Amino acid sequence: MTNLRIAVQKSGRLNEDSMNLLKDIGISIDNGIDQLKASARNFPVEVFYLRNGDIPQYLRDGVVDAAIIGENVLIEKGGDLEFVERLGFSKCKVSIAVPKESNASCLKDLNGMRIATSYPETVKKFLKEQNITADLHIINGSVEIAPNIGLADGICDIVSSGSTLFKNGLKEIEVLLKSEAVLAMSSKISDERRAILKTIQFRIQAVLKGRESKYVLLNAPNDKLESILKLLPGMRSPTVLPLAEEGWSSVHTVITKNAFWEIIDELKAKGAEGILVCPIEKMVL
Ligand SMILES: Nc1ncnc2c1ncn2[C@@H]1O[C@H](COP(=O)(O)OP(=O)(O)OP(=O)(O)O)[C@@H](O)[C@H]1O
Ligand SMILES: O=P(O)(O)OC[C@H]1O[C@H](OP(=O)(O)OP(=O)(O)O)[C@H](O)[C@@H]1O
Ligand SMILES: [Mg+2]
Repeated sequence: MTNLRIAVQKSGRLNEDSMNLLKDIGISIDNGIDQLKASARNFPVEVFYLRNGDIPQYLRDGVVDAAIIGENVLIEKGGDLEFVERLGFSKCKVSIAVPKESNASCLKDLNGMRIATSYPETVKKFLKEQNITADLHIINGSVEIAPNIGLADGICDIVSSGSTLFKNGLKEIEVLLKSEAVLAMSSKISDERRAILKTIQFRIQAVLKGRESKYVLLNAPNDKLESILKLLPGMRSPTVLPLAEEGWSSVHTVITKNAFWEIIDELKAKGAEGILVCPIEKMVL
């Protein structure tokens, strides 16, 4: 039987969320992380545990058919590769930063500077587009320390909370790109494996929709029902059921996580009571 060969990061920031996503879409992996390759018990999939940075080449060579990878790495090392789905985790930016006390505060100030980075292709492309000439120092880790040890005048690296920049006395002056984990696909994938990937993609979409939504139940006095319903979107429209107590209804609906907090005060003010907000595991529209 044909299996889809999917790469995930062996260890690091993407590993846990990637494995959880596979679990949430109903794929049970037989073996642990100690092995570099594992099969699923209940789905035609083989998981390859690889370095994030090596995955673009494996995709290009068609050694793996698909991968969960940081979009930033795909841009840096796989400009020619496609991704089929954003996955909503490992969100970060790739930014240029300089020491806090540096006079540089905008792009043109980077002219002639030494910039340390692990993302040379991304930086080169960006600087070329901006017509800026700088001297790149390629290093593989601890990039933020480079200005402090006199290796560079600025850096280009991943920024998430900004605490690494802060701890190293750096300020962000330009965001080159925003990134998150993505599901990428090899252009050499066979039709048969593409069909398996489509099933995975469908399941992922259902899980991601569920993660960003909440199931809301509330009780409403019938005379306030109309104004309460106006506040509530639903997959089609909210469900309204009579309560055992005369004059009251139970309203059920699905809304996005953030939208709930925006309308909660208004719901209460309009007379909604007993409001329950529940997680949704999967959602198929
Ligand atoms: N601080 C962060 N916050 C959010 N996402 C991040 C952060 N740092 C890295 N990432 C994302 O996670 C990916 C993996 O980062 P990680 O540091 O685990 O691996 P790596 O050292 O870049 O890769 P490799 O697997 O090749 O060793 C990055 O490419 C980026 O997309
Ligand atoms: O803005 P922050 O929330 O501080 O995150 C940014 C830091 O996170 C990553 O490093 P990581 O911890 O993955 O270490 P690494 O350099 O060993 O990959 C990245 O390379 C930055 O240094
Ligand atoms: Mg890292």
